[in-house]
Parts: sequence; structure tokens; C-alpha cells
Amino acid sequence: MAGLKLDDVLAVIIKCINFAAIKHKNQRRKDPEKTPYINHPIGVARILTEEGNVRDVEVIQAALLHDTVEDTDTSFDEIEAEFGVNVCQLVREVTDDKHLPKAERKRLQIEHAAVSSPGAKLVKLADKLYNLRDLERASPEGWAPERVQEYFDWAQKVVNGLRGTNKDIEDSLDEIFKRQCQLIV
Ligand SMILES: Nc1nc2c(ncn2[C@@H]2O[C@H](COP(=O)(O)OP(=O)(O)O)[C@@H](OP(=O)(O)OP(=O)(O)O)[C@H]2O)c(=O)[nH]1
Ligand SMILES: [Mn+2]
Repeated sequence: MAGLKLDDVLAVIIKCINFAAIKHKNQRRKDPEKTPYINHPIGVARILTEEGNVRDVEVIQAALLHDTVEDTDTSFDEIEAEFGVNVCQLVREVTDDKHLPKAERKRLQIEHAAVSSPGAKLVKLADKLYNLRDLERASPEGWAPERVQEYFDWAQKVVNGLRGTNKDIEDSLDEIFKRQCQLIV
């Protein structure tokens, strides 16, 4: 979205935050404090701007919206109508098909990582960094240590397909993998 003026950028970003906040309004994170879910997409967007120095507005919009279709009643048509075809395509790329069995979804994330667009790779990297930091802070309710370990190991495989995209975010992810994964692959 090259050529957008600052006030237009502010307006589209606020529109995304508002849309995501309404869509996620009844959702909480899985941590013992039951943090409001909206903290996650806002935090993913913050990782991109502050830690990754990303300034692509459509990528920041996609980060704010990235879990609306996967986790709420939002449709891709709605995203496209509100935010345009480019933002919708990015959200499409980072959305798991929840109709598939969980093991298949997890396998497809590893497979799709390397063939994603640069913008989708950025959103995925920031999503993983946020979730892994969350995991180091507190285990989601009901997650045994083995399940936590499996998530760290699986996330490393997904991130391996996303490399060469943003050095600062990848370096932060590698620090976590060094602490948490037995095998650096
Ligand atoms: N670490 C952590 N994750 C939480 C918490 N609350 C909700 N989540 C979400 O849970 C998802 C990971 O849980 P899983 O059981 O592996 O996956 P699932 O919800 O898709 O079935 C992540 O989804 P996602 O964002 O779509 O990412 P991903 O699973 O594609 O990596 C993450 O955002 C929490 O308190 N801590
Ligand atoms: Mn997410």
C-alpha cells in the first residue's frame, strides 16, 4: 500500500485493531491468568514494528487480523471487503484449516512455511516468537511438560522454513530454541 499518508495509515491500523478486538471479544488465552486474546494479535504486530523494524502496513494489518478467521466466525470475504485483497491474501496464508485433524494441520504448517510469501513469513515468525515467549512464561492450562516440549520442537521445524526473512526476529527465536530444544536442526 505504497503512498499512504500518515493519517490514512493510522486509520487503517485502528480499523484493524477495532475489528480484531470485536471478533476476539469473548476469547481468552490459555494461560492461568486467562489474558484477553486480543493481547496476542496486538503483541504479534508489536514484535514486527518494534523488534523486526517492519514498516509494511499490509503486513502489520495481517498480523493484527491473523487469528480472526482461524479462531472466530470471521470469513475471508469479510476480511477482503473491509481490508482489501492483499491483506486478505496474507491472512489466508497464515490461517490453518480447522476442519483438518490437528496432526495434519501441524504437518502442513511445516510444509507451507518455506513456500509462503515474504509477508506471510514475517507474520508467522512473529506469531511463533510471541507464542514461544508465552510458553516460557507459563504453560497453558492442562498442558503437560511433554506437550510444551513438543510445541517448542515443532515450532523450530516451522521456523526453519521461514528463515532468511528477518534477522532480529530469527535471532530471538534461536535464543529460545537454544534454551528449549535438545536438537538444533
Ligand atoms: N503459548 C501459548 N499459546 C496460546 C495461549 N493461549 C492461546 N494460545 C494459542 O494456542 C495455539 C497453540 O496451541 P495448540 O494446541 O498447539 O494449537 P491449536 O489451538 O491450533 O489446536 C497458538 O495458536 P496460533 O497463534 O494459531 O499459533 P500456532 O499454533 O499456529 O503456532 C496460540 O496462539 C497461551 O496462553 N500460551
Ligand atoms: Mn496466532
